[in-house]
Amino acid sequence: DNPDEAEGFEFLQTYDKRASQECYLSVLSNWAYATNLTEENKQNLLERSLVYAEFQKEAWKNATSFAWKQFKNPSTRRLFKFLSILGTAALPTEKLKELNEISASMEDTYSTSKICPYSLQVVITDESENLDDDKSSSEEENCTLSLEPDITRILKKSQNYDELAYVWKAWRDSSGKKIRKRYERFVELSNDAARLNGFADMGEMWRESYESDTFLEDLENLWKQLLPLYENLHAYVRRKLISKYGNDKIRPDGPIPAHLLGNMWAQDWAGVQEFTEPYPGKPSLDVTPQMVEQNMTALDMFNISEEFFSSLGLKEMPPPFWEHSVIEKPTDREIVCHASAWDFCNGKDYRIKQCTDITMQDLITVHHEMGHIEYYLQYADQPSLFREGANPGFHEAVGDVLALSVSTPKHLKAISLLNEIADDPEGDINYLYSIALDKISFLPFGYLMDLWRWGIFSGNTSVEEMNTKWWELRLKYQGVCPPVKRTEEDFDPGAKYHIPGNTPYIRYFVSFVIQFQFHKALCEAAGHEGPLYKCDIYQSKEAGKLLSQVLQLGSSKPWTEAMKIMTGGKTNKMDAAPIIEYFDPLIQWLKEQNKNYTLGWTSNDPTICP
Ligand SMILES: O=C(CCC(O)(O)[C@H](Cc1ccccc1)NC(=O)c1ccccc1)N[C@@H](Cc1c[nH]c2ccccc12)C(=O)O
Ligand SMILES: [Zn+2]
Repeated sequence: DNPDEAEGFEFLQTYDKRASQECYLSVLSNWAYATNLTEENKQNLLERSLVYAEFQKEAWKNATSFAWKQFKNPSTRRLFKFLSILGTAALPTEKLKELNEISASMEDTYSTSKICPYSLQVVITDESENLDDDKSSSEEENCTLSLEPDITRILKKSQNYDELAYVWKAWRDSSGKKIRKRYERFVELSNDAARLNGFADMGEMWRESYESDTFLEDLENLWKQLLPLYENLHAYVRRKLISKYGNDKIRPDGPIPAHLLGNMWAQDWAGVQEFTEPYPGKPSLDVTPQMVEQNMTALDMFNISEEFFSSLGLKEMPPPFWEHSVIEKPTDREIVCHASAWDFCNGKDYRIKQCTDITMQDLITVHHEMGHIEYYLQYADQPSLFREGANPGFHEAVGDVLALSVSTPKHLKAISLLNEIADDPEGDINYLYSIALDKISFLPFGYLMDLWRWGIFSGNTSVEEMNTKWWELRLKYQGVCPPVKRTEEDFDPGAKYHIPGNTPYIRYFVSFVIQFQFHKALCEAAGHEGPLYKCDIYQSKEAGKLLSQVLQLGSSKPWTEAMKIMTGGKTNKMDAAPIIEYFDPLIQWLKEQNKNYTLGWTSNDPTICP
């Protein structure tokens, strides 16, 4: 074969060693900042990022000097294909510096945002009535509520309409509103980088990861199939909320006020399970009280999760993981609390950073994060350019697949987090309902986040109408509305981590669909018989073997091939049939409950609840 290819292969070997070293240094400085948000750590990160960009630019120049498209070896060709996309390092140094500076500062603003307690809010209002305008300094001192765990707990626990509306608005004033101008500049610089890489805009560059020219229509088709499930859940929950908050607050054919769903972004509705579940009086499926009663610690939660992975014959967490991970919110410094899983590119050092709260929801998140680490461990022997998910949705799905088994009443009982199981049709409906509040409620949010962002990057949405467009999409797809009037002074997308964090989001919509394809395939491998929602793959070495076969590939093959392996040749596509099969008993029950009621919602002003 042509000498170029042999040289190209040599080049890749040298590149791989250097890339792992440079990656280690870059990730380490990123970690130092994320786990201690000081000015010094920010400057170190910004400097290290420029060094890393220089290395990438050098490698890109060398790689593009090869005629790699003619290479015969598919793997070598694929490695060069990945190397040929330089990313933001293609920007001239000054612009890259500005982009990284804006990025670090938006992350800082979001992660250190605090709000005042509602009680204090009421006091302040009283004081202003008697025109006493010198607010005592104590007010500022008490405004120390963070998103995690304080505000998250309030949104789950409070059922006071006005307190929830206050917290909902205060968070947006202190996070999103503050970064609007920076985000507008961030979009310009991101698009400059995308165009330097030959893409029309950054949205197109992000979608490249799915290696599919039918990706957008595939997503639309999935949403069309899943909309009936969502509409039925929405109609039922709306009715329950009307009976709780009154029909002067929520219209029977209108959107649901976004602050009443137990989550800051109404992205999952687990927070309202207690008072909306179909058959009250059954043993609660939210095992948070048992976790607290057993004095469970964050470390216990991580050990429970690791034990599930090893029960399948998958890899355990290596010693550096337990040594360096940050699994509890520190009390002496500011950190980025939003959970994440880190690969330090040296085949040894892997870490999770999570401000773990002792709740069932956080036990699920622990599995989610550990799923990322398991994927890292499984593809560790691949070349560095193949040490990615088959597509980003695959990376998000790993932990969630195991969590589907962990959440079953049977499994929760096995790990003595549940003392009794309601093993009857009503108990099953309650269980499916609790999983639907996590998974079905999430689908429109998982879809609209990047519909909005792709619109901004492409210019279809102008910067003057960013917030209006956001609430149009929130109404159209989610059927929720803002309890407080929104204007273009606000920037509500910026109140969700992934916007200042610049993390693509469609990966989660993809994950929530394919994780049920994976669950179905692994349950079959485990020899499960009976309904899919009752399956627990715990201790199945056959399921672990199949999962490992797929994860080891990393991104060395297109994700369609990985999907074919996972499903035993059944399909190479994203398929909504397994998620629909999983929830079928609940959907039939909801349709029955909703048969005399309106499905769907209308509103003539997306910027305020009707
Ligand atoms: O953001 C997360 C979990 C955090 C993460 O593990 O996905 C993390 C996000 C992140 C990406 C990049 C930098 C910093 C944080 N992603 C990773 O750690 C990660 C690891 C390997 C590859 C790619 C990403 N979940 C999303 C989606 C979601 C909502 N509810 C859920 C329940 C279970 C699982 C996911 C979700 C959210 O909270 O809105
Ligand atoms: Zn994730």
